[in-house]
Amino acid sequence: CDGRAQPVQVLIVKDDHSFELDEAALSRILLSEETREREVVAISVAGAFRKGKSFLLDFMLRYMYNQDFDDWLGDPEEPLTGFSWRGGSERETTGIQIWSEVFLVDKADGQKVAVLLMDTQGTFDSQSTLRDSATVFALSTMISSMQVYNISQNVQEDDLQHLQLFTEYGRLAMEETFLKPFQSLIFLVRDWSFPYEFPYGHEGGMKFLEKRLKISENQHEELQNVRKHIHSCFTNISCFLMPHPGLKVATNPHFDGRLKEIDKEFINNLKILVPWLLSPQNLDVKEINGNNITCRGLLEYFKAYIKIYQGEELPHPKSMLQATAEANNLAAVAAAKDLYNRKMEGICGGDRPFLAPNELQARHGEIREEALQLFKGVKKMGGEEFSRRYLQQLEAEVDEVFIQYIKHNDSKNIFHAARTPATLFVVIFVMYVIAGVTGFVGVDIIASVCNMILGLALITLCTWAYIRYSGEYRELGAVIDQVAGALWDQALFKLYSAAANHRHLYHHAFPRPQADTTEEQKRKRN
Ligand SMILES: Nc1nc2c(ncn2[C@@H]2O[C@H](COP(=O)(O)OP(=O)(O)OP(=O)(O)O)[C@@H](O)[C@H]2O)c(=O)[nH]1
Ligand SMILES: [Mg+2]
Repeated sequence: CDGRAQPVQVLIVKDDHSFELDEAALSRILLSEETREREVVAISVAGAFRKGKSFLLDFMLRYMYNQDFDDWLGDPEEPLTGFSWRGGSERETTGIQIWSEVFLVDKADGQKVAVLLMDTQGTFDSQSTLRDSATVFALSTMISSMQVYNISQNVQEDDLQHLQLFTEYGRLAMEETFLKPFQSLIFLVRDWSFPYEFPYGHEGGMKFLEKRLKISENQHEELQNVRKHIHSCFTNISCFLMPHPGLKVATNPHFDGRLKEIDKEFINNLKILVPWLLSPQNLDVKEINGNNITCRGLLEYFKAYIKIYQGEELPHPKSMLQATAEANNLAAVAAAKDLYNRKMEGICGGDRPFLAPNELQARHGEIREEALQLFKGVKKMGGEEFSRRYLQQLEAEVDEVFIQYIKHNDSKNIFHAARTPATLFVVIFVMYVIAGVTGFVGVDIIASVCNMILGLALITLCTWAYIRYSGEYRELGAVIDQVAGALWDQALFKLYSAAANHRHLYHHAFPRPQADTTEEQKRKRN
């Protein structure tokens, strides 16, 4: 390798699980004089952590540096360097790293393209949330033109499901297009141990993958959907079956990557795999919306995409259990709310007559309890603790709906409806009388004021009637109702307190004939 070239951390995943793009570092790579206007080929390796991604990328680097030589793999004694790789069970690579040197390669048509190698943080390590893993995977898929999906031993259904989840998370952040959003996907199966069924290499791989990704009529919908999704996301899908590199590579802590200690079979297939991926005729230039992208363009896209993942508008991807538990609980909330609404509708719905408020309250209590019981009775994943939040949500929603029912019920009360016109009539009447009396006595100024108020009240009454009849200017109607209501409450309150203060006068004027009638009158008044 060139002594100065090295992996450069461009995407940083911080301890608080936020993401940061090192724009300066990325610009230094992408905006150099000889690369910035070149069309770019971006190759990324992604997949679960600790599966030899960085190790493989270092062989890709050797090929890029020694393309012109037949034995590009180099000296059998030379340790493997480049992207940092190591043995052990803890993760190594974090975020996204790009090789600082961009390789210029002549395509067959004489065009020089810029080749970028990208190493990514392995998914599902124990320090990352699902969102971290999904974001790194999605970003690397969006930025690259060739995504090597590095998986171990076999193509399992969960590998496909995770690919579906991550690519969907990527597609969510991109503009909707009629084209497939991503380009080449290469399933790279490491430690393939069934060469007698499907031989190592890309031909065996293609046959194997064809079988795995086949969609057939009698397949369950769930299996079909995953496969359809993957087909709909990538223009090219291929597969390579790679043998196990030998126990020294896998288990020896002092292994430093020298070829001498790697199984012959692995090396032979490496000699096929790497040129198959990287020889000039196989390089795919990065396209977005059907346009070829230059290094400069790629930088802009990178910046735009990372902003979306830094923002809050994307939903958080959830684990299977969490998503299922949420769906279960939400369905139970919906069923319970439905029961409550149906029963309340039967008691005080649109076509039911006015119901006494305390009766309504009592029925609400019963039906609410019934709905809560229904919720508690439904089997849900996620446990009691998880479900409590949804129970609270249900209670809050039911209580909110109940307030609507109270209002609806009140509006059916004939006196409620008549309150505004009654108040206005009273005002008109009182003003009329006062105007008459004061006019007669000769206090003209008060008479004119009263007449004016009378006129205003009359106009208000007509306006109110029109609004009620036509349904227009409802805000104005609401204001009139409010003022009239306040007046009504005030007047009633005054009348009531006046009556209470002057009870003795009342008794004086109408002496009680019998004890129990007075009792009754008293009750009525209260
Ligand atoms: N079984 C097996 N082990 C491999 C293979 N390739 C590399 N290894 C070993 O796997 C270990 C991890 O290699 P890395 O390249 O650091 O793995 P990685 O996928 O980049 O790991 P993270 O960066 O933590 O995600 C090393 O000990 C390698 O020697 C392979 O094809 N099969
Ligand atoms: Mg790595």
